[in-house]
Amino acid sequence: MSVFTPLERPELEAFLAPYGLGRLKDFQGIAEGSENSNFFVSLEGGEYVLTLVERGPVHDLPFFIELLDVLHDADLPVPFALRTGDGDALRELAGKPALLQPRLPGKHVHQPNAHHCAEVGALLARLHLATRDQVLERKSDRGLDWMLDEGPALALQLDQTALPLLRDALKEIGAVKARFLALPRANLHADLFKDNALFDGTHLSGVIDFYNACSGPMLYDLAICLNDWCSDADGRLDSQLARALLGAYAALRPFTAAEAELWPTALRIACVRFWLSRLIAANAFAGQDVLIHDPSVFQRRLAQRQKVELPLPFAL
Ligand SMILES: Nc1ncnc2c1ncn2[C@@H]1O[C@H](COP(=O)(O)OP(=O)(O)O)[C@@H](O)[C@H]1O
Ligand SMILES: N[C@@H](CCOP(=O)(O)O)C(=O)O
Repeated sequence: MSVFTPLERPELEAFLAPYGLGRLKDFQGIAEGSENSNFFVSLEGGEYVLTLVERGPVHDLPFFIELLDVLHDADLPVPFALRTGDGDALRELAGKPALLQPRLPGKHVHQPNAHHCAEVGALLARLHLATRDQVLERKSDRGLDWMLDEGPALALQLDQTALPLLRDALKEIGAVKARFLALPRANLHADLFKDNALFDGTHLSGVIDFYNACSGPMLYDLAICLNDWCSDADGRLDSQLARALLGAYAALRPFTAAEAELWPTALRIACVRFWLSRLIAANAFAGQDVLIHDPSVFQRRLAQRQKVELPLPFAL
């Protein structure tokens, strides 16, 4: 299970007191998640999630806090950092940066249908619309430069089928980088997978885990999202799910001609990003009691994205 820092009741009670949310009733480590330690915290004043930030760009925590405030103000169903009576959002517990956020209702959906995908597409468009006029700048630490830096060495551990697939994709990224980064920009969730969305029935009730959020091309965020929500076990795109997601997104934010042209490339880049990060995690956490996602899932998806028969709904 992925709780890296266990907590004792007295230290948690002392941490929670300045929020003024009443007595601690119960708390429990959350097994899902792979980056941070998360706890469900039940207080007299309501239900919350406590996150101890274990790794990643700690100096960027003020960015995440500000972005979630913007999205919360735009009425998106996202968590946001609660403030203590003194106005502190970012605090420390057990030697780790710590945030207390409202617990959002709902459950993860493992087998999405077209309705779920449409909800996710619309939410992503709203996220982009809420930020594109005043983008909060943050370069992704897993962006195109990172792929070009890390990819060649990781390719060396691959077999003869996987190696050319990754090598060709890296070549494409190098060639297209400037055009891709010039696409219309906003803030991106950059990790809107099924395990980062909560549904109350068929209603999308929460989007969580913004620790990959950054600024960048909106199309890339869409590709990341669609690759996870609309792929079958062989990595093929399910056209019914994909059309639902794209249609709902495009109804709120129509695509540009440049986006329509780079769509197949965006889908491939989004595969490379998670293939590489999963290979790195599999190497780093091998044999440990940490949730490791299978890298080969993205090898299969990339193989299936060599030819993309799903154009963006783009009106000339
Ligand atoms: N604000 C929240 N409301 C409800 N559940 C949450 C919230 N934040 C996290 N969770 C639960 O905790 C799990 C792990 O959170 P996540 O942010 O994905 O962790 P990690 O950063 O370690 O990947 C999620 O799958 C979800 O079930
Ligand atoms: N959703 C991702 C995990 C998050 O990416 P990371 O680069 O922050 O580890 C996946 O399923 O691989």
